[in-house]
Amino acid sequence: MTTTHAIDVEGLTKRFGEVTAVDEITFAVEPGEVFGFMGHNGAGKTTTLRMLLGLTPLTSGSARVLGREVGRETIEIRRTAGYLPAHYTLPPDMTPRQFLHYVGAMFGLPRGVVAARAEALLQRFDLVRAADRALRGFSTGMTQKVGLAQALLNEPRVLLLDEPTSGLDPLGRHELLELLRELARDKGVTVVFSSHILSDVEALCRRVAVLHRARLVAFGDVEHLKAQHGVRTMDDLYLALVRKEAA
Ligand SMILES: Nc1ncnc2c1ncn2[C@@H]1O[C@H](COP(=O)(O)OP(=O)(O)OP(=O)(O)O)[C@@H](O)[C@H]1O
Repeated sequence: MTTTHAIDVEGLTKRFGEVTAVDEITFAVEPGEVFGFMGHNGAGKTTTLRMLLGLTPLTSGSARVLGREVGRETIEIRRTAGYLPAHYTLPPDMTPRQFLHYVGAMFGLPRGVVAARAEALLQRFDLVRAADRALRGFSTGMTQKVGLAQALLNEPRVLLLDEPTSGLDPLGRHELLELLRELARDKGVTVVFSSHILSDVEALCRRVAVLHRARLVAFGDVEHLKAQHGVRTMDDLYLALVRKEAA
């Protein structure tokens, strides 16, 4: 297995008892790309992202994140990765500013560094006015923004985002997509972005992986996949892939 890819997944499988959540999937993500990870509900996207971070042990197969072996080098991977879970419960009594300081301390970052990064992120996500309000009662979109800020606090080289645009209003969504584009282009951050929202994937990603019922049904360049399946839009590509599997 080569280590020049930012993420390298080979034959990755996860079973929960009788349920096969991820079934021998193989794909790679290049450094500095924004990669789309698509699939229906229950396709296995969250489980895959959680395995990459060592949050769920893998059943078989292997994976590397920036050359570090998943399952064996979890601490090193977490240090260089940012993660936004799909479902996020923030500590209700903390404020966004306190929460970011708490996350920074968990990463072992010096206080001054955390303070500077936290302020920049609060500004970036338009959270300055809410920075000292308790997180209890934050709207879905605001919670999502705090989640994104914590995912960026350690200046990750790899960013794994599980449904990051869900819950954001159109402006928030536009700004997030712009931010991800910028992080990849200007800072070389590798972004894996799971979504059901095909237009977001199409706007941002040149390459995708499509999961369907735990299996990888497509992987590669979107334009190439469209040509291969004789379709012109992302919607049609997705439907063609999923219907082919169902047939
Ligand atoms: N801890 C668990 N125990 C048992 N089954 C699980 C567990 N976690 C996930 N699964 C099952 O694994 C399959 C894949 O789930 P996963 O959450 O990875 O899908 P997903 O593509 O992220 O879906 P969604 O878009 O709905 O979040 C589902 O059938 C799910 O019910």
